[in-house]
Amino acid sequence: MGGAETVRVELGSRGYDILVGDGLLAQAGPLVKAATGGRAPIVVTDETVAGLHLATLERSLADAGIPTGPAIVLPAGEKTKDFAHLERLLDAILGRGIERSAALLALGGGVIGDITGFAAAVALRGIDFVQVPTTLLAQVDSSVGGKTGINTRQGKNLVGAFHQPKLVIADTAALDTLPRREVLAGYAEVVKYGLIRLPGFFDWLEENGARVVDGDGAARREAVTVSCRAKADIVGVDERESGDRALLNLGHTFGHALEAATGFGPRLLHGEAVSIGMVLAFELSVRLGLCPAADAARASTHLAAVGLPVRPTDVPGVDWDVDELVGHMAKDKKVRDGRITFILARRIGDAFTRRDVDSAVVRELLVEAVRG
Ligand SMILES: NC(=O)c1ccc[n+]([C@@H]2O[C@H](COP(=O)([O-])OP(=O)(O)OC[C@H]3O[C@@H](n4cnc5c(N)ncnc54)[C@H](O)[C@@H]3O)[C@@H](O)[C@H]2O)c1
Ligand SMILES: O=C(O)C(=O)C[C@@H](O)[C@H](O)[C@H](O)COP(=O)(O)O
Ligand SMILES: [Zn+2]
Repeated sequence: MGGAETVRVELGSRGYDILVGDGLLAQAGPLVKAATGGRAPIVVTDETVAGLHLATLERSLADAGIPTGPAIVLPAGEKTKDFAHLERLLDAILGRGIERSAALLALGGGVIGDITGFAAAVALRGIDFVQVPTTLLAQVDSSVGGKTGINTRQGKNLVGAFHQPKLVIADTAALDTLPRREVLAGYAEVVKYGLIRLPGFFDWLEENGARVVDGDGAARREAVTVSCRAKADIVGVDERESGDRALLNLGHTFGHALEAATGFGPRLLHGEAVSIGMVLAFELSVRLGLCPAADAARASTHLAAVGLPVRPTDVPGVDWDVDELVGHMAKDKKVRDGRITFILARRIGDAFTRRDVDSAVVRELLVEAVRG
């Protein structure tokens, strides 16, 4: 592809390419056709993205000789990632009389990617799907790696499956229409790669982060490509999170609890929760004597400088309940023998997992954090 970067996720027969570049939506047709073995996919999107980018994609698919039927359009936002919408989605897919050779195409952010990927994992016990992410968060993180699923009353992403896409097409120009708050939420996951294992990338973000969030084309492409490479490297060696993949969860044990406590609503976006969660994870590392306070301060300062929330008290109108947060954290998928696995840091760019964290220290940290 002229002008596009290709990042390979090396997973043997389940391996796939991630294409990153401006204008790829209009060139998606032949790429999707090759990935689906010549079949027209069923496109799943949300109401906002349908109005902005669906026509471009559909035109490209039709020009490639794979005209699609009507897209399945779900409501926008995190609340769509639930059982009710999954049922509605599966009903719509199965209602088209599909065979096992069918493929889905997720056009949208992480919500559409996660629920569509899960529908693909379970429809007829597994059909193919392609990811066409349109948020920064989805381009740098959720479209890659095959974690699919939904939220439940019990918590975040508690029902799901590992199911890898056949192809990821990240059109960075599609981010031009993304509201700034959503850009920032995605940027938190970009910073995550620097914090867990790429200190040089974190340095670069301190210099260039403002360009990334302001939509500078070259900076944005670089941030998406480096992030995808980092995630592809980790997923390629630990697809099912038995080891290093857990590092991608930096900030998520706290973050998912904050999201659950706010009802998965628009008050706190996933990326915003991750930003606060990463700062709490660094502060926990400092309290445990594992990380210099200066590194925690540097991480927090950068996230706050671009405009992300870094404390629970930065979220307006929430009366945080520490018992409730601790209860949500106890349901984290990384709990083993009743102990939460925390992702901590020795310094910026050097994260590790730890299971023997004293719960009293965690509680004390949260009590102080929600007080402000
Ligand atoms: N599977 C994974 O590995 C993984 C990784 C990270 C996050 N996630 C999940 O991803 C979800 C968050 O994804 P998200 O932040 O993309 O949220 P999202 O899918 O809700 O999208 C955010 C908002 O942006 C709108 N939007 C999408 N593309 C747009 C565009 N180009 N222009 C204008 N508006 C656009 C959407 O309609 C929505 O309102 C969470 O559920 C999170 O748990 C999953
Ligand atoms: O891909 C991964 O692995 C991640 O942890 C990426 C996270 O950014 C993402 O939010 C993921 O969905 C969290 O996974 P979970 O297993 O904690 O639900
Ligand atoms: Zn995340």
